[in-house]
Amino acid sequence: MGERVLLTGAAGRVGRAIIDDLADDYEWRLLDRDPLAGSQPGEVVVADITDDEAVREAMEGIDAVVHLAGDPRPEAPWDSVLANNIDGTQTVYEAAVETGVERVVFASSNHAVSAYETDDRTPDVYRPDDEFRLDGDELPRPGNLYGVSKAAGETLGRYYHDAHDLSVLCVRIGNLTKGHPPIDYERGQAMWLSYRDCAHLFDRSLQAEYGYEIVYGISDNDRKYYSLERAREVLGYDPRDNSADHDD
Ligand SMILES: NC(=O)C1=CN([C@@H]2O[C@H](COP(=O)(O)OP(=O)(O)OC[C@H]3O[C@@H](n4cnc5c(N)ncnc54)[C@H](O)[C@@H]3O)[C@@H](O)[C@H]2O)C=CC1
Ligand SMILES: O=C1O[C@H](COP(=O)(O)O)[C@@H](O)[C@H](O)[C@H]1O
Repeated sequence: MGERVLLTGAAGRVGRAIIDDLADDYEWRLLDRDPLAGSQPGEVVVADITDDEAVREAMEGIDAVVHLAGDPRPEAPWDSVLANNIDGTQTVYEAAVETGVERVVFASSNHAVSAYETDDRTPDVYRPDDEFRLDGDELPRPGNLYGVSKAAGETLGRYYHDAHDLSVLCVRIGNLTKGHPPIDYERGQAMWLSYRDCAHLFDRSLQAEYGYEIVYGISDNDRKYYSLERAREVLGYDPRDNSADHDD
């Protein structure tokens, strides 16, 4: 049994991808505002991440946090992303510092930079022979208010790292889809993240040493326009899947 990890948003899709592969590798505490059905590989906490006291309590004795909880909808309205994604994420970082947690892995999103997909770049940018790449050093360029909330979560992480020495990794997750890449959707195929690559990426994010980092979370797709260099270099991420292997 390894480190003690608090996983927020554990009842969701990304949470399941992580837990299903890494159940035995960490001592899990699973937090969600919705009850988790069935037997779970760890203690379950039903709480809202905007509840400071509940979040602080959930972090007692924890070494690392994987923070997934939030509104994942690209079309989510401002009041929801403000409460769940921005306020909730600040609550998580603050509680981490107060309780002595060493690292937070934050689920950011492709939508923090989706406005780089300008009319003159698309659809070519989604195709294998296009050389345009985002590498994580570029400024955020959100395509919607949800993306703004993810850019805010990254910036909050920068602050908590600089001010409190918290290790923070922001993973700009692409498109997590089980079994195969999205069908008839070039953007989704360019940023596909398979379930096993997702689990491996979050495993590496809990093992590697870093201060503050932004990496892209996608499989090794031929179509990619996100660089995987930083994830490989800093985390030792070694993805096994490629959406091109599912082409007809
Ligand atoms: N699934 C994907 O392809 C991508 C996901 N992400 C991010 O990854 C994270 C997880 O996404 P999914 O698993 O797909 O979403 P999901 O909707 O399946 O899971 C999110 C979970 O968070 C919980 N939650 C939401 N607000 C909460 C709050 N205030 N307090 C406590 N729990 C709360 C929900 O009950 C849900 O179980 C999200 O932050 C999302 O923005 C980012 C990019 C792509
Ligand atoms: O951040 C997210 O991104 C993925 C991919 O975005 P899409 O607009 O191409 O579907 C999305 O599926 C996921 O729900 C969201 O949280």
